[in-house]
Amino acid sequence: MSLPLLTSAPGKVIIFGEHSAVFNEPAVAASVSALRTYLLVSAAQDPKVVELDFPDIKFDKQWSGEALATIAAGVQPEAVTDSRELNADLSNALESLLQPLSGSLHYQAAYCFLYMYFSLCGTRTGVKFTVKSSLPIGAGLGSSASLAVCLALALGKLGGHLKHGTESLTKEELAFVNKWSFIGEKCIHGTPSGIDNMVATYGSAVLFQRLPSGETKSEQILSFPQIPMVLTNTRIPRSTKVLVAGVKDLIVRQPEVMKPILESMGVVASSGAQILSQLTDANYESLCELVRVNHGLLVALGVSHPGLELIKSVGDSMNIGHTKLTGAGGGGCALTLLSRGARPEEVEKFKRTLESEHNYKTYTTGLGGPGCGYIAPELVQQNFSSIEPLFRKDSTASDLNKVLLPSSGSFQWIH
Ligand SMILES: Nc1ncnc2c1ncn2[C@@H]1O[C@H](COP(=O)(O)OP(=O)(O)O)[C@@H](O)[C@H]1O
Ligand SMILES: C[C@@](O)(CCOP(=O)(O)O)CC(=O)O
Ligand SMILES: [Mg+2]
Repeated sequence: MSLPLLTSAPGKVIIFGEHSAVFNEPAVAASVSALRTYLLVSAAQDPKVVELDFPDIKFDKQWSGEALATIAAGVQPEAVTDSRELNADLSNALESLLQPLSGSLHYQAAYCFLYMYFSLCGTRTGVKFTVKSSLPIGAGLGSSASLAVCLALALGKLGGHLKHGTESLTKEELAFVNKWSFIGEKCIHGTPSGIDNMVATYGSAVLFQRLPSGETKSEQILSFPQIPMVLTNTRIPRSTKVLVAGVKDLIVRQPEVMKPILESMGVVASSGAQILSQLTDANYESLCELVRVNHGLLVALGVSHPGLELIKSVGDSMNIGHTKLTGAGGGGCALTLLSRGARPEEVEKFKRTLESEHNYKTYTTGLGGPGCGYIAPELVQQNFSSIEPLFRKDSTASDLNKVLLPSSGSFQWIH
């Protein structure tokens, strides 16, 4: 596969069922149209290294071909065959490269990359991976899954597992990306449900459920409505891995109490999906009610945060809509489903209050956009001098969107 390669995948908003999704309950999520991750794979200056340049998390790292070959020599070939579980041999072997990064965001990103790189591309060198995202990182909008999907698509092509031409991605190719990005998510946070990588792969909106067998069941919500909502990022940092582990511990301590809560969250999600597929003025209130209930159940799981409760409190006291945290919680983002009667000036006041008094950031983005995709390699090659600067640390989300956003940017994306 010749270089350069450019891939992209969207973030997501979980409308109902975060956390309970990990415990085999149904959940509903939609992709976010204007918040995406982009991966540029180009030739490294030094042909003997593999280089990562992840300016969003201030991470720039090179590994020599010898270091990679040493790892590969210690791993049985079956360690890198595809499976739904992480292979302990490969994970242990990678520890010598990862150990210096432990305790940082860099560790998770590097683990996700290295695991997939060894599995899909072996020890090929002379390649540089640069990632930029218009998504906030670690804020509940699925940046980890969109990174894993961008990598799975690019590495699948680089390693010869996916076609090299310019045709649309086939059903099998999308299934490959979904499967490997799930593995990438495992490296980042241990026990993902798979909903984030599924939405980042396929786009649109889904009702998703992981079954006890490990298989997944999903249904696209084809007529997903543009529900009026404000997404607010508290900018309070948190880690999905830590929050998911905390919920698991709580369930172990209080199984009898937590089981009905998780089941109730599942019922909220399936009822919510049903309403969303046939949303009318008459059932809008029920949707709002489910948003409120889902947030309350997430509070019971211990994953809210005073900073998230503040959004709910401002929204409730202005009577603007119904707020729930979205994603893993503990900080990060909340969604506010606007009441039918909310006037635009009141919505503006709500956003202004959160932004100017609390330094939060609000987003207006459509839901349900396209999933992963790539730009034809010749086009990337021809326009490399205008594309490459977008991947530098000083380029902004709006610079990225202007040129690269599917449908409104300068390039035709292949999905
Ligand atoms: N653009 C990016 N560049 C580098 N690493 C990223 C990027 N986006 C996500 N990551 C990785 O994903 C991790 C955040 O994932 P997570 O805690 O699941 O939060 P979320 O998925 O809600 O954004 C980061 O610590 C980092 O390792
Ligand atoms: C908490 C969870 O439901 C969603 C995590 O999403 P995020 O990483 O916070 O964007 C975990 C999962 O479903 O894998
Ligand atoms: Mg994540």
